[in-house]
Amino acid sequence: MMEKQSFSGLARTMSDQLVEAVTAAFKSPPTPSGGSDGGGSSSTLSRKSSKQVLVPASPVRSSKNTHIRKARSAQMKFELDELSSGAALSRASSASLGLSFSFTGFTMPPEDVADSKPFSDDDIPEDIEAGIQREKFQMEPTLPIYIKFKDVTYKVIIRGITTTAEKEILNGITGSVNPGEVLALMGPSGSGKTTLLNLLGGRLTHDNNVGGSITYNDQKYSKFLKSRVGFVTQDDILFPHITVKETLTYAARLRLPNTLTKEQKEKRAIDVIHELGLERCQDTMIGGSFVRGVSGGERKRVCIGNEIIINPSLLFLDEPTSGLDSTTALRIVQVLQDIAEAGKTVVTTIHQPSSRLFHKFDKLILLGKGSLLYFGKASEAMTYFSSIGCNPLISMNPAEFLIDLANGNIIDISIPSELEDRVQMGNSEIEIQHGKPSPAVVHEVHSLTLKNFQGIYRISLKQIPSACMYHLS
Ligand SMILES: Nc1ncnc2c1ncn2[C@@H]1O[C@H](COP(=O)(O)OP(=O)(O)OP(=O)(O)O)[C@@H](O)[C@H]1O
Repeated sequence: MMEKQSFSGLARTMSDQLVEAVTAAFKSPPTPSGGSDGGGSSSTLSRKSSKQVLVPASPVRSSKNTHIRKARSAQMKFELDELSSGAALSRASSASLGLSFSFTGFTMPPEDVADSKPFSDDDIPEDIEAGIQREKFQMEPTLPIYIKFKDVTYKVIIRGITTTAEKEILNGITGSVNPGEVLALMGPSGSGKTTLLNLLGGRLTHDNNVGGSITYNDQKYSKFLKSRVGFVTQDDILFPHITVKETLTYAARLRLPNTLTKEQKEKRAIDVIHELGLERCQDTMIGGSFVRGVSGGERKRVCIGNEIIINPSLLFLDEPTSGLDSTTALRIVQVLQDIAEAGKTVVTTIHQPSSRLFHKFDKLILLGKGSLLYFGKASEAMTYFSSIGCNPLISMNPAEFLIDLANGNIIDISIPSELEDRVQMGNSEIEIQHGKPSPAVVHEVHSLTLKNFQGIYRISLKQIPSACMYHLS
């Protein structure tokens, strides 16, 4: 078995074993597909570079709407120019504003943009809020960065009063993501999505418990790279009493370099408002527990705006759609796609996407208890699992199916026939609750059959279409 069970207190469960079996199946190397994915080739970028995120040149709408509650935030309008004169001070100020990153640069050296493809204007995305066509703008090109990660492991040391134990959080995660792509990290709660996102986003670089390699354009994480990373955390912190426009303007003034004028920074904030379709709520207060403000979807977009204002090459997001209805979630993911299509590399964790949303992702990593169950095109995940004998028995959202599988829950899921025989045999012998095997039955049957599980998957893997898989060069 692949999992190193170093955490002594962990009991092995049926789901552990199922995850192990699927992991083992995944790790057996199938024939590489023709085109290597991980090389950071510009092909992916060029595939999508024709579609751009928009910022119209038109001025922002006036804030005279009577229904809009304008923030009384005069007291907060401290002299930002003074603050932004020193990087350290700027960092402190941005922290106080709830911005999760230190000061970052905005422009890039000309040599960095040499590889960037010219943008064409054949597609005009819709206004997210109003569903109307918006004018196009040219997002400033940034250095395209591809990420490769190989055999990434992460463990924590849990110190008790008398004992110390190691807990493995991630176990041998391999994958890659290129500019122009959105990589979704999916899995059940506690499977390690946030941990992996933090690792890829360079937030645990000084932790000695990280193993494997993570490279950015084949280089290690560096200070230089830090300035090109945007990270949207799960728990956003925004000032409730200032408006959307003020929030983004402050972020622009604090985080953009002093080489830009105040007017340029303010223009950048307005560009981001258009980019994210926040025109209609730009003069609405953010709001909070005691003040009604923008909607959940708008709030998420403001958080994304706080990060894309620096025009990052890499954008990481932790559950940007949690708590949102499926339509709003879809809009957020559409925004991520637009950002990716402007040449950025986007990595996001996702909890339980709708099927429409699931198909929007370019690549998918499925985690189960810290192990890699699938890495490849999101659109081919179902084909892959079907090819190893795992299929939904009823019409099912693919994300739901994959998360059930990663959880070891095989209700309404067919598994390879060898295992099925055992399941049926088990059902006749052990109590069946409400026409479905009880958890005890599933556990028992899996305990019996998992001895063969790995072998079965190894056999099935020979039939996997090679296109399902990605391999690092
Ligand atoms: N520093 C730590 N100490 C102990 N356990 C940890 C630590 N960091 C993470 N874990 C554990 O590692 C597992 C993975 O955590 P992580 O937050 O990455 O999961 P997740 O997939 O993002 O979950 P969720 O979807 O619920 O946010 C969890 O069981 C968590 O309790």
